[in-house]
Amino acid sequence: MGRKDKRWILQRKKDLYYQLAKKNKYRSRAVYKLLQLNEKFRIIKEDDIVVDLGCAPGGWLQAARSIVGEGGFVVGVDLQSVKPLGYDNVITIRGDMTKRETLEKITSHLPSKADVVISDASPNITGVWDVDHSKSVELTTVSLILATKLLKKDGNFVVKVFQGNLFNNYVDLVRNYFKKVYISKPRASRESSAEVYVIGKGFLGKTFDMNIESPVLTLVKECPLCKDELEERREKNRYKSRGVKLTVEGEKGSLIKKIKKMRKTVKSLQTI
Ligand SMILES: C[S@@+](CC[C@H](N)C(=O)[O-])C[C@H]1O[C@@H](n2cnc3c(N)ncnc32)[C@H](O)[C@@H]1O
Repeated sequence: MGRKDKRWILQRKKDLYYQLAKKNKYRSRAVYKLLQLNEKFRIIKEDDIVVDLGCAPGGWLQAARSIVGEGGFVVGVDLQSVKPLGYDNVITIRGDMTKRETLEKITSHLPSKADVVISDASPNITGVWDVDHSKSVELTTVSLILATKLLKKDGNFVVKVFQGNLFNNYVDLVRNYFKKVYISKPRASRESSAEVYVIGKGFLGKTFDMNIESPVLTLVKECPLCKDELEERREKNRYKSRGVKLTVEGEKGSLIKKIKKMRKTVKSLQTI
């Protein structure tokens, strides 16, 4: 073990929230960040349906479950598998949140649209500031896109963002979709960390617009979920310009597949 690693372990042992998390059998010290944010902004309430994006090892799942209680429901998703929490109303999905199939899995488990979407997701930190910042903004933008698809009207959103030159652009983007937007750094977040939390309260129910001019959206255009989204929009516009009316049957079915099928049918009708 190197000197740097030893110093990190010593610092962690002295850390108040690390000690508290250990004592209270929480899976991460990050639990206290969510609890403090919730105390201040009332993001999650009893009986709420919550989606946690980037949930491993499960600290925020524990905090969310403690707030929603038996009457609520919590769905977590992460690239890594999560040890079961032992509650019937907490389920986890192993998957990449930047992929459409993960969104479909989440919606298939939800009893209805979510009251709250929370995301503490972080990319693998490289130590190169610019790279880490843009990767983080990419993930937080995907979280926002997912929130607009998963939330019911008036729902709430909280997301971790690493500060940097795109931070204000990101906050501006969030403002398009929520009545009120706050920025907060809870006491449990280390002073030395560039992370802050953006809180969106009162989802306006608007569909996410991939065509808004924003440097943040340029970053995510290559992510699989956004590529699908853009393809779907292009297909819809193509049909609109031909006067074909499409009926969207919720997010569950793959709209792209349906459109492709319709396209084939239209082609075959044209050849008759
Ligand atoms: C800081 S941890 C979350 C800690 C969690 N809030 C807790 O209290 O236990 C960040 C997580 O984001 C996850 N993550 C990063 N990129 C992801 C992606 N594309 N899809 C799903 N999860 C992702 C990582 O695997 C990691 O487990």
